[in-house]
Amino acid sequence: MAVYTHLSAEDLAELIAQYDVGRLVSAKGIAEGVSNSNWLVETTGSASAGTRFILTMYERRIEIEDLPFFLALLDFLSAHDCPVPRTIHDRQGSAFRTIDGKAVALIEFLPGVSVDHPTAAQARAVGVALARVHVAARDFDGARTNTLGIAESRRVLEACGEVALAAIDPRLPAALALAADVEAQWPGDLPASVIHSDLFPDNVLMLGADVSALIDFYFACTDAMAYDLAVTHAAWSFDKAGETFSEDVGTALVEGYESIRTLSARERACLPILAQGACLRFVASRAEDWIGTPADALVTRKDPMAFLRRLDFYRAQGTAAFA
Ligand SMILES: Nc1ncnc2c1ncn2[C@@H]1O[C@H](COP(=O)(O)OP(=O)(O)O)[C@@H](O)[C@H]1O
Ligand SMILES: N[C@@H](CCOP(=O)(O)O)C(=O)O
Repeated sequence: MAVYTHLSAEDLAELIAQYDVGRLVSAKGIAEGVSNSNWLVETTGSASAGTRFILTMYERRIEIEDLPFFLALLDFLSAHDCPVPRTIHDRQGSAFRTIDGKAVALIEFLPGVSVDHPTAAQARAVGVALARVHVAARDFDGARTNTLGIAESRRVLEACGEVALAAIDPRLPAALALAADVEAQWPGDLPASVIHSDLFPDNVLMLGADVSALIDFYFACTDAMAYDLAVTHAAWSFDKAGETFSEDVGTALVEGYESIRTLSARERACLPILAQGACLRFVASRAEDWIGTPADALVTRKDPMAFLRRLDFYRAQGTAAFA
């Protein structure tokens, strides 16, 4: 589920009246997602904005000070031919408003569905879309530090502690030493741009083998482009549990990416360590969430072991994982 806050019909109508999008017709809570509350909103429409929108209320993990960066990025990428929804600005020109102290934004609705079992053709299209974002975002004048980099992942795992990690799974404390090892090898000088950094299948909407939208840019930050490719490789090329690797999917993703932006020899050589760092980022945030979320909470906890298994794979395979 992902509607954490109740908004009455009156609240919604009053909010929608602040935008030039016609009158509210309906608003339905969206079940998918874990971080924010989302509604699919329909209005009577206006010539410039259409009739369907996503209303997002920012609930967790997002600092309000970062919202102008995230929302301006959506507008920039959308204006630069990337499949990214633009934000709808209110009558005063603001990209977001607040209701009872919580920030909300109205975002263009784009069609498409998230796939659970990606094909190679779909992965290729995602690689193309990711590279387009990287190339376009080089001209975006905003910047944001990656607050979930390798050093922070190590700190998060240390803060969880060996005992709590072992209570999730006896193999999980091994991530502590792995994080220190990966941090020691981390390349600090790779070509950077603004990156998505969480491009999982549930953050891509597809129509067949075409990407119709990249969504959920709320971890976007300035970092190495090859790291973003490694995150996407780890997210797309395995089954959810991280037990089975789909070589054809991984290869197609990298090929799609390189059809737009060629990786340098150094970026290619760094992919195995970048992928291990990517895995540790999700091991760490999932372990932290697991410990902080009661077992009977409405939100489904994500298994950190699914990314420790992927990490083992990348360590064992080295560059062969990206052949
Ligand atoms: N611009 C959009 N167009 C169409 N559907 C969207 C759009 N943005 C979000 N959604 C829908 O809302 C769901 C949750 O959005 P998401 O941003 O991933 O939430 P969360 O940040 O909570 O994970 C998505 O899975 C998708 O179904
Ligand atoms: N993709 C991350 C979790 C981030 O959640 P999102 O719903 O905001 O994309 C993971 O799988 O751990």
